Amino acid sequence: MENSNDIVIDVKGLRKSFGDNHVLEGLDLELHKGENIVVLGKSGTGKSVFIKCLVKLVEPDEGKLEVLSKDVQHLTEEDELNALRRKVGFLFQGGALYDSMTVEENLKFPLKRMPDKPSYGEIDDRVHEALKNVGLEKAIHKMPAELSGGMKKRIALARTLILQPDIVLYDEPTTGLDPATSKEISELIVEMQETYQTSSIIITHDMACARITSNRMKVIRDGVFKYEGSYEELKKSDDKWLMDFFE
Ligand SMILES: Nc1ncnc2c1ncn2[C@@H]1O[C@H](COP(=O)(O)OP(=O)(O)OP(=O)(O)O)[C@@H](O)[C@H]1O
Repeated sequence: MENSNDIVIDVKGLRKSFGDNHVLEGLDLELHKGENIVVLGKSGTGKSVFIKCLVKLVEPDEGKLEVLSKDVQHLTEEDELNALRRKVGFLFQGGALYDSMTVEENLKFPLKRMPDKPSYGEIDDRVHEALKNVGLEKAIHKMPAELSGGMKKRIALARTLILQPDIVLYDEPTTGLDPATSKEISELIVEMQETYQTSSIIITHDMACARITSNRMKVIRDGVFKYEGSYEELKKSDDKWLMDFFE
C-alpha cells in the first residue's frame, strides 16, 4: 500500500480561514488506493470543511490539493470539476434521499444525469445490483418515509456507490443510529470498499465505526493533523486529550 503511485488524494499544507476563524492551518494527508482513513476531531475543528475542500465545495486558501492526480484548486473548467466529482462520491451527514421519490427513483436519479447515460436496461441492472449489495432488494418500490434510519443509510450508500466512484468521502455515516445499526453500517462500509474497490475518508465521532472502518486514523487538533496511527495505536496513547475519545 505504501507506494507513491498508489496515492489517490495528496494534500500538503492545506489552509482555510473564514475571516478571523483560522480553521485549517496546514493539513497534510496521503490516501492510498484501497485505504480507509478515519478523520477524528472535536466538534467544529474543520473536518467537514476539509473534505469539502477535496471536491471544491469549499475553496481553500493555500496548499497542495491533488485528487486522482488532478490539481483541484486549478480545475477551472466546469466539465473537469464535474468529471472529478463523479469519481468522488460524497455521503453527507443525514445522507438525504429525495422524499418524493421511491427507492428505485432515488437510485436511478444519479445515473440518468451521467453525461454518457447508460441504457435503460443497464440502469435497471445497476439499481438491482446496488440494492442487492446493500441487502435491500425488497425495498425497491418503497418511499423513504417507509424506511428505518438504518435502511435509509443503506440506500444512501447504494446511491453513492452506483456511480462506481474511485473515492468515497463519508461525513458522519452513523450519526443518529442506534449502536447495533451503526455497527451494521460500519461493516457495510468495509464490505462495499472491497466490492467496489474504493478508497475512503470517513469523518466520525463514533469510535466503534472508527475501529471497524479504519486502516489508519488522523486526528485534527488546532488546525493540523496532530496524531496519526491505527485505531489500536492511538488507543494506547497516554495523551490525555486523545484518551478522551476512547473513553
Ligand atoms: N461556509 C462557512 N462560512 C463560515 N464559517 C464556516 C463555514 N463552514 C464552516 N465554517 C466554520 O468552520 C469551522 C469548522 O466547521 P466544520 O463543519 O468543518 O467542523 P466539524 O469538525 O466538521 O464539526 P462537527 O463535528 O460538529 O460536524 C466552524 O467554526 C464553522 O463555523
